[in-house]
Amino acid sequence: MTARIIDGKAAAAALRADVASEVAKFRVATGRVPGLAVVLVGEDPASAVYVRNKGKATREAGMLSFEHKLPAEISEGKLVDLIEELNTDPAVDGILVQLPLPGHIDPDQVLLAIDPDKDVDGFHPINVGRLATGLNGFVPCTPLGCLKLLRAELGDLSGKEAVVIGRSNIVGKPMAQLLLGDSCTVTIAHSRTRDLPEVVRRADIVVAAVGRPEMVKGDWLKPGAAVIDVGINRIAGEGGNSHLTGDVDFTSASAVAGAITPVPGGVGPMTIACLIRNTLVSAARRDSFALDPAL
Ligand SMILES: Nc1nc(=O)c2c([nH]1)NC[C@@H]1CN(c3ccc(C(=O)N[C@@H](CCC(=O)O)C(=O)O)cc3)C=[N+]21
Ligand SMILES: [Mg+2]
Repeated sequence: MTARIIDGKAAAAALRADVASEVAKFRVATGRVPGLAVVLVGEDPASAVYVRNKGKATREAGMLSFEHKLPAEISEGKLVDLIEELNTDPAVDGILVQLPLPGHIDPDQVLLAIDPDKDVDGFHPINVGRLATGLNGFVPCTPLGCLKLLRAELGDLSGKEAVVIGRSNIVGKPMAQLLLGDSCTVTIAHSRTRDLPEVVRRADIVVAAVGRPEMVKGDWLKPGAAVIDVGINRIAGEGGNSHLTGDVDFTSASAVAGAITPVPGGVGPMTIACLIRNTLVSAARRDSFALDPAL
């Protein structure tokens, strides 16, 4: 078998176009423009690229992007002060603090400072609790993007065996909650799981989010399984070059899977599309604007 390649770039472009058309309606109905504030602390070059791409996507959807670049030495208190300003700024619908933060800043304290109703990353404990209990909140962008790709590929997920590899707060745990919400039978596997290949072999859906380059092999998969590769591992090559690889060994996996996301061009672009989607959702809630529920 040769797997269907799930084109995350195309899916993300389609979602971004849907967001842009809803933004246009929102602007007419409310007379205002949704806004996303992105806070970047320090000079990490990879983070700077992500933040630039988020700003570009925000503007392309017809929304305002407020970018706050702060020096790496900024104190936790000063960062919290900025967040509190953004919480009360009526032009700001979404707040994202780019992670990771410098070591002297406690990310938990920073996330707690964000108004949960502007927390478009869905990392605030209030939104974690809302997701776990089925209340409306914000769902983290990467797992939301994965869910959208899976629904588009498979249709109804009800009753499917899903194995999520990785238990991070950002991907693994919310991914498991979302799959449970779609009535999958969900297993969360991690570094202490015994006989991981055997656990993965029962899955109709595999989501790999461990940060270990090419760990998941084709002979771990049930033939026809849908494989979502969340890994973004930058591998240094010769002459200062580098390339990206996922957590799945694409060559062997694509010979067994039914469908698989590539890296790059899979989950990554959907993460950004879901961020602007969440920002529009926030603006719509704040102004009681009825959004297309399919978004
Ligand atoms: N508060 C916060 N929220 C985040 O959502 C967040 C964050 N911090 N910190 C860093 C991670 C990483 N992340 C990515 C977004 C897009 C791509 C993406 O578009 N990737 C492209 C390739 C990009 C490249 O070439 O490097 C792709 O997979 O095709 C990747 C990774 C969001 N993150
Ligand atoms: Mg994880």
